[in-house]
Amino acid sequence: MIAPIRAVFAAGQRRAFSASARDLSKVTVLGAAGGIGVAADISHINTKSSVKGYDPTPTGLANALKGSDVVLIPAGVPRKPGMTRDDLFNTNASIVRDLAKAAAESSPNANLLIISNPVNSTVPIVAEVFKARGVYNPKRLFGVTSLDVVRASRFVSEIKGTDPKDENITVVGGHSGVTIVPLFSQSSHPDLTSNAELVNRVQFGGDEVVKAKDGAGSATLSMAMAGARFADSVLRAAQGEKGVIEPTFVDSPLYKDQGIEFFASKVELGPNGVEKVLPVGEIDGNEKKLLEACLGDLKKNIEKGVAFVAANPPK
Ligand SMILES: NC(=O)c1ccc[n+]([C@@H]2O[C@H](COP(=O)([O-])OP(=O)(O)OC[C@H]3O[C@@H](n4cnc5c(N)ncnc54)[C@H](O)[C@@H]3O)[C@@H](O)[C@H]2O)c1
Ligand SMILES: O=C(O)C[C@H](O)C(=O)O
Repeated sequence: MIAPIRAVFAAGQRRAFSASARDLSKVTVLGAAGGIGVAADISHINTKSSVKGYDPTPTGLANALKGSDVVLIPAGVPRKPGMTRDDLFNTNASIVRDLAKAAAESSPNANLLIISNPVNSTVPIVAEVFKARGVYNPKRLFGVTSLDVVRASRFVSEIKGTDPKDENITVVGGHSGVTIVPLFSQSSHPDLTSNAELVNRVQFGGDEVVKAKDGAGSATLSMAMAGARFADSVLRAAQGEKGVIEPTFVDSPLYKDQGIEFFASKVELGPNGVEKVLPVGEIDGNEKKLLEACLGDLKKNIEKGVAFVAANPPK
């Protein structure tokens, strides 16, 4: 994982590592020998931090987690061409469940940033494990959906000839296929809501990278950049910065009346994690249809994660 401004991570071939960036912040990455969790090269980045790698043993894992403020989890397998993110469930669900158990035991108060796919299901898995141990804090669990926003901004800028850093596209819902809902009507280019090709590109942007890598994995560099951005926002808010708003997949009040416990929307971050879940806001007819399709799939993905932990509790 490329570093947020306040933390540098390095891992070598080890699976977990942590970085104490400022005196007050310890960041742990679980899955730190992979494409996103990266490796020793990250420790060469010139930010003020100390970096330590841990062996993939229960003791190493506990030591990596102990006292952490932020725990990023990119552990698990990535997609190959032809697969959906849900096809990763059978492998990644138990990986995430077991790492969640370790986090619940060793760093129950950390902010948990879940990258492992399928995010729509792995986030509920973490919640269930924490609930079972009586340490669940809905304000500190985040599914990382920043890459969808990064992609949307980039793709829009290519169409409009703008600088992507000036584009601010809200993306809500979840993190797979039709659950990814870009809200162009809320951007400075409301005309784009009828651009079905663009909407499809945002929803299935991950597939472009999977195809390009041709069996060698999925997005790593853009994900590392997006994950670093999100982790940095969480740290800045934790350290008292006001007005930090990021889209993220959280335990959300927005669609609970429809039985949907988690939803990605803009969230104001604060010292305690989620400060405020912002409403979806005004959307147009095209987006209403997208949202409807999203909610159906999302509900199933969430329930799948919950059912998995009920049937297969961590040992
Ligand atoms: N949320 C997103 O936007 C997003 C973006 C890109 C990738 N991803 C997901 O992130 C995950 C990782 O992708 P990658 O490209 O880094 O894959 P990778 O195969 O390169 O790395 C995965 C790492 O996880 C480690 N791992 C496996 N089981 C583990 C365990 N029990 N404990 C600790 N570590 C373990 C592996 O050793 C490996 O180092 C995938 O599930 C992928 O789909 C999510
Ligand atoms: O597409 C994937 O499987 C990885 C990631 O979720 C992405 O959006 O790039």
